[in-house]
Amino acid sequence: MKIVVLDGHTLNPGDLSWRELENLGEVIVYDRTTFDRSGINLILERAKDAEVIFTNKTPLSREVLDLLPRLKYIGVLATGYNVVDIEAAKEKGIVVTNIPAYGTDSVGQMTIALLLELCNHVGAHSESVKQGEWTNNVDWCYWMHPMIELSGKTMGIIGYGRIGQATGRIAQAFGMKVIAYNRHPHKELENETMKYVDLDTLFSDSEIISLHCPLFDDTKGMINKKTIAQMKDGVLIINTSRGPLVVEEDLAEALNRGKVAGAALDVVSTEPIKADNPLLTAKNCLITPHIAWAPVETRQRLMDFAIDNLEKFLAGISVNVVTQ
Ligand SMILES: NC(=O)c1ccc[n+]([C@@H]2O[C@H](COP(=O)([O-])OP(=O)(O)OC[C@H]3O[C@@H](n4cnc5c(N)ncnc54)[C@H](O)[C@@H]3O)[C@@H](O)[C@H]2O)c1
Repeated sequence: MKIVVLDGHTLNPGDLSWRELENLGEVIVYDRTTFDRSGINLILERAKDAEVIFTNKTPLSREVLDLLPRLKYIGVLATGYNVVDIEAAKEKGIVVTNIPAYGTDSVGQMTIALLLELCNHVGAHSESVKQGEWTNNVDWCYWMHPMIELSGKTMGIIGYGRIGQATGRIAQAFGMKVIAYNRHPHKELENETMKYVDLDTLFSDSEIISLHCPLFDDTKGMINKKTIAQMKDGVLIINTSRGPLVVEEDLAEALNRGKVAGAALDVVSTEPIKADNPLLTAKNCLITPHIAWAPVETRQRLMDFAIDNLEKFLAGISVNVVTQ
């Protein structure tokens, strides 16, 4: 059986192992060039005769699937599977699987890391010390950039699913009160320091707002001029979910006039970020390159789940199948 990994590079740039995948067949692993070029001819040349394909970002359109008659299984190396034409795969009897949850704790951890950086400025203070300043650097002294104590603060979490809850658990351990908005509240999760509220209350009562809901038509642009006006002065905003949840011009404007005291974003509307994105020059805005999911353990887990999914498929067991 020929198994082709079209673009495993993002998960495994070379530091990890595909473990027992080679026990399942002849394995060919390509790097990111299949995705970077994504020409149909290149995909077909690389996937020729494959019965199994793994893809992370390389698109598998109807046109491509039409030309791969031996293909039986596509393992998407991600949660979202819009890279595959699912209807075309269904018609051809090709089974497609995804990986629903692999980095819940990692993204929760990154959310808190971003929050701590906004509150304690560890990186900037360390840099200042290395440049010969102890506490006299006017740019990075603790009275010009006050540190913020989190204990006792209220964190509003929008989208209280897997990652929202993981973040909420850490926040409560830090002594914060959590208020959450979820489309369908699970009241059994409430306790003394975690309560569901409506969205207006979340906006008006939170000192920190963290976004963890998916990007849908009704969540796109939910952080905008109007909702920012509802928030407390000096609110902190964190987004590790999806960039388009935020109207970036409105957030940049609110940061520059101090209404929002700080923002930390692992995701932006267009990735990689465009040079004219107003958040690049906005005051007190941290931006990381969509890496919340990328700790070593998380990437290895993702690869292991991908292999598990294939093993189950070969054993006739349907797990994480999105073509049913
Ligand atoms: N930065 C990263 O590396 C990274 C990695 C993984 C996931 N993510 C993002 O994190 C998001 C959350 O992932 P998850 O695993 O927690 O998903 P999840 O499905 O477990 O949780 C999402 C929650 O949002 C709720 N929701 C849906 N629509 C809503 C709405 N309109 N308003 C409020 N809540 C709504 C759902 O009911 C659900 O409880 C994903 O959508 C993804 O965009 C980012």
